[in-house]
Amino acid sequence: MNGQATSSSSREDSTDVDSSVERHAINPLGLHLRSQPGRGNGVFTSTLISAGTLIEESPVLLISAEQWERGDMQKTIFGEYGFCWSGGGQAIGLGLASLFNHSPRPNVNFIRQPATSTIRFVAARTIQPNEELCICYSADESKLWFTPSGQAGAGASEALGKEKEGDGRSGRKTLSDETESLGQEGSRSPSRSDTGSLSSASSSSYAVYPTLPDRRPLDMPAPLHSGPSRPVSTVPAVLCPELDWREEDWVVRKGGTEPEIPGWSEVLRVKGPAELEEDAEDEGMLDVWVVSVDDSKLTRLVLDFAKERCPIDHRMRHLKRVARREHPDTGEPTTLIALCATYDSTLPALQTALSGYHPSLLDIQPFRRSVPASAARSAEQLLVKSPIWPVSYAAGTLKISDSSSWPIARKAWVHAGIQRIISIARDAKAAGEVPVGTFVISPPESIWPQTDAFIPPTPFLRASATDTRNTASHPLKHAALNCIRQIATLRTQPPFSEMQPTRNGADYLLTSLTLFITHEPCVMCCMALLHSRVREVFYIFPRKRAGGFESAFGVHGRKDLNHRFDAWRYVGKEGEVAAWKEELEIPEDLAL
Ligand SMILES: C[S@@+](CC[C@H](N)C(=O)[O-])C[C@H]1O[C@@H](n2cnc3c(N)ncnc32)[C@H](O)[C@@H]1O
Repeated sequence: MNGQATSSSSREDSTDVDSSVERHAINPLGLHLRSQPGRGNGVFTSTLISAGTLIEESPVLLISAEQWERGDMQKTIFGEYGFCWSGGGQAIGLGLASLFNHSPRPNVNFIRQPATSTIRFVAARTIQPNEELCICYSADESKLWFTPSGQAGAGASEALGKEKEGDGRSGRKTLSDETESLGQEGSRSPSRSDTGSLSSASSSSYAVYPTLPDRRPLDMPAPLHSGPSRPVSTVPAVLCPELDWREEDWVVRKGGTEPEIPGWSEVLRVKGPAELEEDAEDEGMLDVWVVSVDDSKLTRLVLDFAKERCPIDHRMRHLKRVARREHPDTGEPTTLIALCATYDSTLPALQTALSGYHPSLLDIQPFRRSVPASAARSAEQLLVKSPIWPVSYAAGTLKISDSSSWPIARKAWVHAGIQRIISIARDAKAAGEVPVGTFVISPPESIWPQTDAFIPPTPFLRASATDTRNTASHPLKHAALNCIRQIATLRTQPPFSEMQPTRNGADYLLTSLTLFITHEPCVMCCMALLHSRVREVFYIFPRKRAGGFESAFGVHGRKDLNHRFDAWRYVGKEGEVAAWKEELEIPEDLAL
């Protein structure tokens, strides 16, 4: 470093690394430097690094805001290497700290440690051999002073040149935009004023790693991030232990068989009303065999017959068995009983079954009737469908498993989450609480949806909670609300308050996080989860009356609310879940 202002391309030229030659390992993890055209040096690994590994704790040289300004340091090469530091100063990282290149989807997180004047670099996910280790300089790429390029292993290449979704900004400034606006042809310096900084003292200075800019997408509340002016929450919050799950244990070798997850069975996704309404538009009508009976004894017999011989399958589950309607021939009011769908039985077969069941059913003549093929998903639909045949009003309905095609690692991770909440709920019960357990966790990257729209969650963030309405004598201390509170508090405290969000919104409450909870949450908690921008919720015990997913509310998937998330019911092995249910029983109408 010669202290001269240097363009990224000239610095690249000045490096003494031959781009085709890998340097020898320079740290105990076997990391090495490699130079790439258009990016200069970067840090690479030749071995696999597990998520959570501490890559390096680098000491820093601190330069006060005043020294920085007075020395016009931003015009020197240091300008490309400084980390914003507390009090508006800058920190020059020693060791590898200064050599990590930028990626919008970093595989390394950095956590400033003002108490020790160091920065910790931690693997945000599993990093494969030969991948470049990258950090995110700024969630907003328009604030970069260089044009990102190359194949950053952390996924930079996918995002490069694309307009980012969800951050409310369009396009990036390129190097030439910047130089033009500054009138410094060939200079690397970006506009100084729009790089975030910790204090106004450094507002005119420039840093490689600006702190969170003060601009937020309009529809997103300001995060509960501590920031320099926000007090750290005094509510105690604990980072609970990691899940008992290791990605490496679930890697299936080519040609190998998948390991078994003891006790696993698929999970069912609860379709929300919006999705169901769309489905219902295609579903139309269903033909069923019905009989007309006006004698109460015969009615009883037919109902017994229906119960024993015509079990209701999932395509008829929304239909009431009995309807009081006009007889199609006489126009007189009569009692109609639905037996089965016409595709399930021919008319002669049904007649034989009826007469074989009881001699007094010999003369009963089933006839065909068209009824709604699905439940009502809204009050309007109820008004239209019920006069034809009484149907249930169900805003949320289970969809037979989407989880069968999941990679084994995701199933194992969900299974570990389920085991965790059972143990939390047991602790709650032992403490005399309503036995509900909940756990929120940042999912590992290998199980994220691989789309540009996905906002990467804050890594390693996790919390657990129980219901505390008894011990706190507070009717609103539901487990899910308590857990959201824990996350909010953790976000105000190091290391999370120090982490640079990889995208705008990533640091908002439960953005992109997964919540596990033993019992289907009540409508109030579902709304709180929705406001918190949770990504998905897994629960074990449905609560059809008091719950917010499977009930008429379908809070997680409504057209009239501004966030949707997935709700999954874990079915589990029959005996195991029944035993848990008994052990963790709560009154059906108690809100959770
Ligand atoms: C802190 S240094 C990183 C190490 C640097 N590559 C070197 O050789 O010393 C920051 C500089 O690296 C370059 N850089 C970092 N990330 C980049 C990326 N994604 N694409 C292109 N250049 C990048 C830019 O020139 C930037 O000013």
